[in-house]
Amino acid sequence: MDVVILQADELYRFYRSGEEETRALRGVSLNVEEGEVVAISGPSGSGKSTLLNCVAGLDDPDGGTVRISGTRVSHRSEADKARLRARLVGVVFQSGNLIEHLTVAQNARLAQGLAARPDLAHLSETLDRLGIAKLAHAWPSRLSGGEMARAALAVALACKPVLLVADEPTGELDAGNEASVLGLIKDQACYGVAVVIASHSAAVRRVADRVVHLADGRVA
Ligand SMILES: Nc1ncnc2c1ncn2[C@@H]1O[C@H](COP(=O)(O)OP(=O)(O)OP(=O)(O)O)[C@@H](O)[C@H]1O
Repeated sequence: MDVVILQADELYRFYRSGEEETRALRGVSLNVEEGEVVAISGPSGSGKSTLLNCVAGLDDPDGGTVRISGTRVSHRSEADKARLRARLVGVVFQSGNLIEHLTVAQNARLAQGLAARPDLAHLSETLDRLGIAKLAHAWPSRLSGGEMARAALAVALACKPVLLVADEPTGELDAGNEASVLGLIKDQACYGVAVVIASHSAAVRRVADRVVHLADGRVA
């Protein structure tokens, strides 16, 4: 039986600034199953990042509900959301994933600490699997783009998330590094992780099991 990991129902998100209102999400629903890779595509401003922030529990929708593994993560206290996020979700952004004054391993251990899930064996296995074991004690500022993308993935996977959310994770990489990082992300799905990737890249759409196209805050 297929296990639904992410269940996002009828999400609405409006940004208000003075008299102006931007309707970034207008009734978006998205289910992602265990081991499934879903790409979110759509033009700039269509709501991709807003959707990802809501499903990762980084932002609350104005309407609708987000559940991860059956647990509601939307409309909770910040402390509750942070606790659930740390345990259930791994997040990768295009940049700014790592704390600059901590090494790669320290960043990952911090993530494990926040989730109260210290696991050094899992950490070294993850670094190994991502091909960056030798960079465990490197400072983020010394990493190349491809190494940084792998390090960000290592931190996102440090707490064995059931859901991996990636916003343009390969946006700054050349084609070779993009293919290799996407391969590593796709591997996570083989281990049962549900993966959601927002991207403009055709390479991301090619590795996805399913593509959800957004236009004007709606599924097109
Ligand atoms: N914090 C914010 N305050 C006000 N408006 C916002 C905010 N974040 C996003 N928006 C607006 O919401 C809409 C959707 O933005 P979003 O970043 O989700 O789109 P996107 O599809 O990810 O775009 P891109 O591909 O350029 O990253 C846009 O009109 C954007 O200007």
